[in-house]
Amino acid sequence: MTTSNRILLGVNIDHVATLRQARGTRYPDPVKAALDAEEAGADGITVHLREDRRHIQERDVLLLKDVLQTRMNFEMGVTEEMMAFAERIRPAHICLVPETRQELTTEGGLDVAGQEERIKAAVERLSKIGSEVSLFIDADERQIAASKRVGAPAIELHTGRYADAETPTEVAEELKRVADGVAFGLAQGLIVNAGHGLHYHNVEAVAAIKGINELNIGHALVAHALFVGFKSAVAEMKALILAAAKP
Ligand SMILES: CC(=O)C(O)[C@H](O)COP(=O)(O)O
Ligand SMILES: NCC(=O)COP(=O)(O)O
Repeated sequence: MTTSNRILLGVNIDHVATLRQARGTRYPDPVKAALDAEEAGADGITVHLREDRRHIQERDVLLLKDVLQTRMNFEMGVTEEMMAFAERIRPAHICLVPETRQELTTEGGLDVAGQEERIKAAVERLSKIGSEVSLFIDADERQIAASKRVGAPAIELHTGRYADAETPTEVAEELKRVADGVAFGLAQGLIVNAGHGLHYHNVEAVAAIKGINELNIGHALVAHALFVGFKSAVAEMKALILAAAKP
């Protein structure tokens, strides 16, 4: 069970690629962002190769596989195309996420409880290539227990509802939901990560929850990097997280 106060920062570079794809240019290059992020203290690099290829492309993942000094967390939908690609690149970590073409971003967690056989088969297949498989789920005991049953060693709790909460009461409720999910996940013996929608003004309360292994953060980092540069954006976030996680 993970109870240490050491918390890792996974830097999601998807939205560097979003800017590149907006104009079909070669820049900005998410690979450069990943290397800068590592220099600034990122513990890992997260990329989501979406079925519609709206941001990250195969080329990015293949290059990253060769140049990363840390480790790749490869986010993917549960499709045959992605399973085969993951088997080719063998990332250190794989996070299975729900995906639709119409969504603006990943709107909710994977429904593991509603498709246990399918997710179990995917976890088994991807574990065989040596990847640590996590499931991106809502902080809901039913989904967490199902994640344990299908054999995933890790989960990533979707913090989007917390990030979108508007009133102080809603924020407190959503934060408690995440904290309860972390405690339940740890009690099940799972590695518990969290992420989505976290930014410089809401991250500390989540980082202060004991037992979270890693926070994955992307959009806010890329946005802040426009003004301060990518290395500074990552270093500022890392400092905030580490300060908040102190006992
Ligand atoms: C699963 C997840 O949370 C992400 O992949 C992340 O939010 C960035 O990608 P999108 O904005 O395309 O969802
Ligand atoms: N899995 C969440 C992630 O990688 C980053 O999400 P966001 O910070 O871009 O919303």
